[in-house]
Amino acid sequence: MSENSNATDKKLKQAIEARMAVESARKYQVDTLSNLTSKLSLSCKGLDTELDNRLAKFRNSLNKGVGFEILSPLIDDILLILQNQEALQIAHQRELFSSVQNAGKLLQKTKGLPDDTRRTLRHLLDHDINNVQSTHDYIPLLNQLINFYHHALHSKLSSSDSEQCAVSPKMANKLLELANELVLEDESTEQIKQIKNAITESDNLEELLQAAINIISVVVKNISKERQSAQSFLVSLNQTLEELHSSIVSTSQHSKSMGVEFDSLNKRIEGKIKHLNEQTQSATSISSLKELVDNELKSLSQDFIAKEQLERKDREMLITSFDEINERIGSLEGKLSKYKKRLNEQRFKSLLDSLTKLPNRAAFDERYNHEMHLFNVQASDVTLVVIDVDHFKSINDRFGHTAGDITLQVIAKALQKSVRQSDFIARYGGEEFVLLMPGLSLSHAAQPLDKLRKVIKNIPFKFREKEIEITISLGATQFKQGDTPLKAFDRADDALYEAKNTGRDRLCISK
Ligand SMILES: Nc1nc2c(ncn2[C@@H]2O[C@H](COP(=O)(O)OP(=O)(O)OP(=O)(O)O)[C@@H](O)[C@H]2O)c(=O)[nH]1
Repeated sequence: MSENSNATDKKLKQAIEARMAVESARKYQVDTLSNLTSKLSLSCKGLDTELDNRLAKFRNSLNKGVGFEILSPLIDDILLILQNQEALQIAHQRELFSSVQNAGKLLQKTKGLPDDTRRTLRHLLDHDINNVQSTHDYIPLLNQLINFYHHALHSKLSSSDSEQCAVSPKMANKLLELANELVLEDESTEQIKQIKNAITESDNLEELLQAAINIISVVVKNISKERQSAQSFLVSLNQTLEELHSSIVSTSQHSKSMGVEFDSLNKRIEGKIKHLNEQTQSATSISSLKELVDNELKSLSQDFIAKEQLERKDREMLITSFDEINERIGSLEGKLSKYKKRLNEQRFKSLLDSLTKLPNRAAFDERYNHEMHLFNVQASDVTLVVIDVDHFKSINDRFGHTAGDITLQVIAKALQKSVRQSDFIARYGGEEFVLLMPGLSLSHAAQPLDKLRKVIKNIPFKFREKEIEITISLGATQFKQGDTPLKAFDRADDALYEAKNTGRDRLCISK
């Protein structure tokens, strides 16, 4: 009996110890969870007063170790408030997105922002802002934006004293770009060259304004000359058309009157044959028949001779009229093809950059859109490269605008010579060039592009007896599914920006 009781005691003791171990493990887990929940609830503090109150109550209850039946309604309340909070957060995030975007766009329009800042800002608005996942992610963006505002404010403040000097270079560049785009007749080229020199040397607004007026007057003169020449072409075209018209009218009148004459002659011949027929029926003797036939045949043969003469005359007249009409049509065609040639020449000139003789931006845009269209119809490898001469401003500043112009011409020639026949290189504006490489993937383009960079670097430039090394930076990308012309160009431009920012004289790639 006592043996049995000992065994039961032992079992009971073991059961109590096991139960205590389970309870202490459970207590430890509940404490850890309570601790975590308290910490988490504290991290939400300040979002919403109602939520704060509920969470405080929840923390208290947890600390007191109350049962789940008391915690459960509290948890439901908290979950409901948190759900509302989530919707509120999403709305806030949306508002934040549009206000950051608006602030950035406004800043982009600000004058006097340094180029680097403008590029970073564009990157922020085009890329960084789209990668934001939560409100917290906005904090570094907002910091950056505030920095940009500082820059803008600083350049505005520092320029307010010398407003004229700060505005002029920007306007001068714009005016210079416009002057570069002008494609005019030979005699105006010299005038434009002089105006361009004046723009480079000008250091005040008044001179720039004068240069702008001069450009306008050259353009107006060219337009009125063009209009006069078009008018005189139309007048002479009209004259030739009138002559042609009157030739055709007189030919048709002549044919009509000839037709009447032929009709009457034919009728006469017909009548005579009919008469001869009747007479032969009623002839009484061979001799009288012979005499009758002789007479009628004589008269008929005169009519046939007359008909033949009439036909010859008609033929000659027609040949003369046709010759005349042909001549007039020939002259019309001559005038038209001359005008067409002139228009073609003008179109060719308008797509050519007058300084470097490379295709200009308009020509590039046309080709670029075409290549993008082909790519969208049937995808193939097309590499796009934006090339920019490094520190080009310093060439102008140190050696003058003419030296700058010659540099651009030499670089353009070297670029043209170094690319494949199937590539398309154009001057995009200023010291920027663009290159399209159809049929070449980015990975295959990298090596020839780097070779191109070295070709320019190795050109032995010499100004005022000084040897100068000029380098270029390149940004390249490849057309991708879903690209628009702007998207692909932005990618290449971003790569160029990277090349500029990481030391220049290099090729950067944006995949
Ligand atoms: N000679 C000459 N200069 C030009 C022509 N078009 C633009 N420019 C000049 O090119 C210069 C471009 O300067 P920036 O945009 O500051 O660039 P950069 O000096 O090349 O510097 P990075 O691009 O940053 O390496 C400006 O000074 C323009 O006046 C042109 O047809 N002829």
